[in-house]
Amino acid sequence: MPDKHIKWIMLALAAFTIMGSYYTYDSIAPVAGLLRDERGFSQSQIGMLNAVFNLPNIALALIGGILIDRIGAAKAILIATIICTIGASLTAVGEPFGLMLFGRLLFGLGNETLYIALLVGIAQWFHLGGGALAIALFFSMARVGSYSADKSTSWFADVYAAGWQAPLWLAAALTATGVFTALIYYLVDRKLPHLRAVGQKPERFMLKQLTGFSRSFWYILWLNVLFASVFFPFRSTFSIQYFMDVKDMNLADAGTANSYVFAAAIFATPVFGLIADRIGRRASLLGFAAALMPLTFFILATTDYGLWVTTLLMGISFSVIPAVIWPSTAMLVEKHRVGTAFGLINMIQSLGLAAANFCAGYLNDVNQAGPENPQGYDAMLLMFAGMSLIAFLSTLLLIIRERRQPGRGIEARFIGQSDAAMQRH
Ligand SMILES: NCCCC[C@H](N)C(=O)NCC(=O)O
Repeated sequence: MPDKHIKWIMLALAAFTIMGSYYTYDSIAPVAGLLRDERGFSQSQIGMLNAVFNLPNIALALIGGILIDRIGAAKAILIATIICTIGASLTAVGEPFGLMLFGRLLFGLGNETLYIALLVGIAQWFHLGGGALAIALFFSMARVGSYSADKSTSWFADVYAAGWQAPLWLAAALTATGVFTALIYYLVDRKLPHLRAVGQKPERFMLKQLTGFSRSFWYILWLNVLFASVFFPFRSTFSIQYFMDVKDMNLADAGTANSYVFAAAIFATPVFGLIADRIGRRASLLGFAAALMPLTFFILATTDYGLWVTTLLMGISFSVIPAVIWPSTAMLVEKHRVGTAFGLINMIQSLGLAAANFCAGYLNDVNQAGPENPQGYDAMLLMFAGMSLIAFLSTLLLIIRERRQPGRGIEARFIGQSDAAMQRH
């Protein structure tokens, strides 16, 4: 096979690996009802199963990123898929509850490292161009995983009919397929290292490594953290309940309305990745997509427009930002620090996700949000709108800075051509 095709095989392997793990991340919500009915779980026990996913990564995502730079993305991917599979299996064993929690914690640990290592791997294989399209296609498969988990109750109705445990074993099995794809990825990566970018091996880790990033990197980091801390807590935790209480929908319709954002992202994300690769203007694309988020919450809080309007706006934002932001980040740092950079972002993002989930729930509780009091959700919407507005301001600063250095920074031709590297050469 011609060398230039190998990177697409690597991308396919990475995409299949992430799909199973995103399915498993989203596998708790569909079994929540069964866990409540068959095992008497409270809402907070169910919530905890997702909370423990983020908590360890506040400390460990950065360590994972540094480790990736030291041992290489391919080896980290393989190790992480094994950890994910053990975690998903312990979750499926599920009894006692402590073991189930430990399984989710282990799965969260492996999953975040896996996610970062796969992104680093793609950035390395597509270092000569096409990175945005490649990462966008990768995210499409991740969305297939999320969408499939949402739809699994109807696709695999007989599995759900067997009780709470069978769907979790299905998730564990899908995660395990990732070990197989990761092993092939590892073997090919080891055989053809000359085809991907290999940065110099990092010396001993020093805190200084976290300080040499350009200002554009920090603007992009805040956009990434704030966007994720608004999008996932709203769409993955509160939106279904919000749609039912405020928009008068039943559970099935609210779930379907929510899944449209993920379904749309499957197809729209690669389109925006292609646009970013072809026309560049990444900062402007990010600015445009970030502007849609506060607008979405403003419309939700103050108008009676059909839900399709905000679904469309958020769907565009959710398709543009992931497709553009990760390859852009890789443009801004030197090759051998991409793992550390992604780890740093995911560490702060985990903190943001945990805090935003907690604060939104707290605001809904103190304002007694519910079907009797739909205005009780306004504080949560205001919080999400405020956070998305700060994210948008961060993109404005990014646009201003990038306009001052055309062809460099975020618009550098090849991945890993950071400001620091450019100045040296
Ligand atoms: N799967 C929900 C949490 C994902 C956190 C992850 N670190 C991330 O940034 N994902 C980006 C995405 O667009 O999926």
